[in-house]
Amino acid sequence: MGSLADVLDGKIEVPYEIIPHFPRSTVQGHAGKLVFGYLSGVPVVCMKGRFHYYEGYPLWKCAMPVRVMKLLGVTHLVATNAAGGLNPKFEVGDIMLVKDHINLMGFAGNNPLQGPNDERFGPRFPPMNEAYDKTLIREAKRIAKELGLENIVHEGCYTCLGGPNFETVAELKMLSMLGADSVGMSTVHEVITGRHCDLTVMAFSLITNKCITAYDSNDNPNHEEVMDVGKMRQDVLKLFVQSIVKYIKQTEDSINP
Ligand SMILES: O=P(O)(O)O[C@@H]1C[C@H](O)[C@@H](CO)O1
Ligand SMILES: Nc1nc2[nH]cnc2c(=O)[nH]1
Repeated sequence: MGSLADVLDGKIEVPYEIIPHFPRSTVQGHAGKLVFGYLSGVPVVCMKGRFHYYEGYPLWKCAMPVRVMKLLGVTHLVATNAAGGLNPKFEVGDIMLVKDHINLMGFAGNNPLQGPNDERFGPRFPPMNEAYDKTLIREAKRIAKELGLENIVHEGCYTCLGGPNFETVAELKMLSMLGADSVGMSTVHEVITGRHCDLTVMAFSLITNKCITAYDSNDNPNHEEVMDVGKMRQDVLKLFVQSIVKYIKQTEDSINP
């Protein structure tokens, strides 16, 4: 067992504390390390623990590791998250490939690209209508089928709220009307930052709980359940990401032999 970062070959772990100006992880279950190594022979860097707005960091700082990755030579970003399943067809433990997002915090003018634009990373006004790479979504669906995961892998729209509280029933009803299929507290600002600096991006949600949209429910979402489902699905997620990374490497090699 162990997370994806734990099974890299030739692993080098760098605690966030020793990286100058890097934020610190404050969330239970987020170790706070950048882990370098090889996944099926492909050089990768994994974040063991990410930064959230609710920890008190501004969005640009939450997403700063993406720029660090860009400067390290990373070309593809695979962002994963734990999320509540708003689409009633989703079950706990399912995977949702993100085909689009709703940047709710952006509606209120809060964006990781706010402030002076650093043209060395990307343009002032980046498009976001093709944020999630269509080829990677298509291939991820093919891979899911090959791995026998087609019944648990879906496609949908993710939305990020600031957190840390889970949503009210009325909020969830509203998000559902807006077209969101999963709800979380991360990823959107990382994806915006990644697309701004021209990374190829894919993302998926692990559905860790069903969103509660009925007032007569006695269930409560909680972080322990989120972490438990994450652990339960660890091996499947590892296999899935490993296969996607292998596919990316094969296509890159065929373009630049
Ligand atoms: O870091 P992610 O977005 O995967 O984690 C979600 C959002 C909160 O950090 C946590 C709530 O349990 O899960
Ligand atoms: N906002 C939000 N984040 C989550 N992370 C895991 N589950 C949930 C959820 O239901 N809502």
